[in-house]
Amino acid sequence: MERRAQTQDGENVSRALATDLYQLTMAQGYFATGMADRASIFHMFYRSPPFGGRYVVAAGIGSFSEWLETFCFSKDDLAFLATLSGAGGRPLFSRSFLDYLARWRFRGSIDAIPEGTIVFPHQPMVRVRAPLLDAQLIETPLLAIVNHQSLIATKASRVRLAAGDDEVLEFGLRRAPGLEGGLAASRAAYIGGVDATSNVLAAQRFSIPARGTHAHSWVLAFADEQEAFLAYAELFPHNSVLLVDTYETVRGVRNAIAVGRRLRQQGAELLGIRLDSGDLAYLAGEARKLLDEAGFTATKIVASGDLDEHLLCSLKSQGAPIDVWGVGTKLVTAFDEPALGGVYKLAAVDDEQGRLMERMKICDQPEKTSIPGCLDTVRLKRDGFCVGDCIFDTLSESRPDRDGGAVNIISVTHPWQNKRVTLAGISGSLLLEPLFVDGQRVGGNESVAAMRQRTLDGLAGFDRTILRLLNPHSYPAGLSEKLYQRRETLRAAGLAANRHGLPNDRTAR
Ligand SMILES: Nc1ncnc2c1ncn2[C@@H]1O[C@H](COP(=O)(O)OP(=O)(O)OP(=O)(O)O)[C@@H](O)[C@H]1O
Ligand SMILES: O=P(O)(O)OC[C@H]1O[C@H](OP(=O)(O)OP(=O)(O)O)[C@H](O)[C@@H]1O
Ligand SMILES: O=C(O)c1cccnc1
Repeated sequence: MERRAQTQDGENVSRALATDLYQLTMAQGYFATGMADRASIFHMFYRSPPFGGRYVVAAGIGSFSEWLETFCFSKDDLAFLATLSGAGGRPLFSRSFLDYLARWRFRGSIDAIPEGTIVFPHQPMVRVRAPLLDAQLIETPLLAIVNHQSLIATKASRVRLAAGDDEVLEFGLRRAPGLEGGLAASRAAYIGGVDATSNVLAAQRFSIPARGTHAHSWVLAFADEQEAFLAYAELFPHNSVLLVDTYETVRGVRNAIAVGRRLRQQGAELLGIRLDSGDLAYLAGEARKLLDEAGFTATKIVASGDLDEHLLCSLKSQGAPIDVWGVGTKLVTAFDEPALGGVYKLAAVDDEQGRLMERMKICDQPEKTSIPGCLDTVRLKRDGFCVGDCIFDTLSESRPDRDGGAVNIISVTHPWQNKRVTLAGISGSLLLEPLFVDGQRVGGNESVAAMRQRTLDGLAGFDRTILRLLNPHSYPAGLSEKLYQRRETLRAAGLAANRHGLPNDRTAR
């Protein structure tokens, strides 16, 4: 099958070069040294949760899968690579390597955590088993897509937790990192739990509910506020949320009520008003009083203006009678923590004899010492509630929840902290699911609505102390005892071997 990414006009929109140059120079190195086809295992995981929280909501894997399905090098891509030169003006890439790339297609297998899954530090979010060259070539786009969307989905989940059952609308496109970034952010925010977006392209592309009110410019375009409200209400009698703060908010609410009365005469109801400035707690209280006194008890109060999860909590604790929250900039830019530091690490590779050799990066900082093997995580639940997560090596040990009467979960960074979970009454499930098998996509194509539901169900499955926005309690997530021991043995051997890669004699594949 020919794979090619095109716009509707037939323009080639190959994204094969959306990578770091070193991925291509390393790929040429693997090709030239005969290592390209060696079996390898990589894991994508993060080390430190964002926003002072304990968890991340996985997102972006479907978008990555779409990218990977069409990943190939076009004639234009290869012609450009042929123009690149290194020191002395010599071509960077050989003709034979570029010819190889022209025919190259991803051949590997990938397992991934379904989008909307709550994931803890060091747990494999994506596991790639592929020829070394193939696994290397997908690193940068995988990280770019999954890091970004997981970050935004996590931020959205925090806004969701702060909002409780109130509606949350994502208003961020105008402040997003470009149109593509905005599209990805709207997708991720919905997966993270917002109810709707103002981004119409995201609504079309992902079947997200589209919602909106009107801008200050609408009011300013008319001779006065009441005229503006009337015109809008006549156009959208069943969909009018009037922005009341252009001139003087309390007068704006009175004008909206007058228009609401006119709507009632036509059999329609004023849906809402929006507050976008001033003291939102005070003004929402005043607006609610005026609306209720006038008999508009069902008219909703929408608030917007630099909101985030902390302001939502504050406004709620002040008793602000706000029904709907419009959240833009701080959500789609992940304002207080602009990047998730997800990484992609080699965990095993074949040697010349075709024996799979574990590999681990060793570092003085325990959190930066990687975990070797072919990993998965088993999540342990009791009465539907998550009680612990255990990373284990699928090649050298059986599932920890199927082995003995208890699971000992050992912290990755503080091994003296461990939690013993007795298995009576426990049901365990593996977090990774197949995404690609031998180069063919087999998963990652469920609806974003299903992913969003997974986030909501997932959040409901953890103790609220773990999800708390400020100084949350820790959750028992770590390594199986066997994996911990194996990693310690390899680490000790690696230090003795002067921090080189760690060959061992394991031949399991
Ligand atoms: N009662 C409140 N408690 C805490 N924060 C509030 C409250 N009311 C409003 N805020 C927040 O305080 C900030 C107010 O900022 P600022 O005064 O600069 O803007 P504004 O009132 O929205 O006016 P403008 O849009 O004209 O700049 C916003 O982030 C808003 O969400
Ligand atoms: O504050 P955010 O969380 O980013 O939410 C989006 C903001 O975008 C709009 O303001 P803008 O001044 O761009 O346009 P407007 O004239 O319609 O208010 C809207 O009124 C919100 O304040
Ligand atoms: O529809 C709205 O009210 C809206 C949309 C984008 C940004 N701010 C507000």
